[in-house]
Amino acid sequence: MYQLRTVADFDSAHFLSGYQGKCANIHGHRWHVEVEIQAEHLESEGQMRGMLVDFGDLKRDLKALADELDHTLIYESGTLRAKTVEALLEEGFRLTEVTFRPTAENFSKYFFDKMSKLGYPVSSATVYETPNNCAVYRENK
Ligand SMILES: Nc1nc2c(c(=O)[nH]1)N=C([C@H](O)[C@H](O)COP(=O)(O)OP(=O)(O)OP(=O)(O)O)CN2
Repeated sequence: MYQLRTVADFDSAHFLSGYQGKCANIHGHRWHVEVEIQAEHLESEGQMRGMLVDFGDLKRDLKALADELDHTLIYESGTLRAKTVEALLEEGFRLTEVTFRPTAENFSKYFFDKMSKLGYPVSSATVYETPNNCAVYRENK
């Protein structure tokens, strides 16, 4: 089995609605994402000979997903009042609304699903919220 890994980082703010503790407040992280893909066989011809996929494509696509979140305030749907969202947008702040609580666990599945949808044979996605703590999402295929 061959396995490739690429990484991307993004800086963004979030908060955990309903959390008892400091993470209920808006705070920032440098999120670090690692995505692994795997396959039994390599390409046998042409430009891609001897490769699982081109690292250039893999890193570009993960970076594009990370860039969508970069320097935004990520919030879960329904956890900010409409007038708060409106006021922040009027101030020119970039917001990202997600349908899930923005935890490391949920973001690991987010990146797993997004990269899978792009056609990559993803085996795991790992999201570090802090240098010491990460969540990993994988599926048994
Ligand atoms: N299982 C999870 N637990 C927590 C998550 C999470 O996504 N999954 N997230 C948080 C908070 O967002 C928080 O920012 C991270 O908490 P913490 O480890 O306390 O991070 P700090 O960098 O603030 O740690 P210090 O040691 O206090 O500097 C909480 N839990």
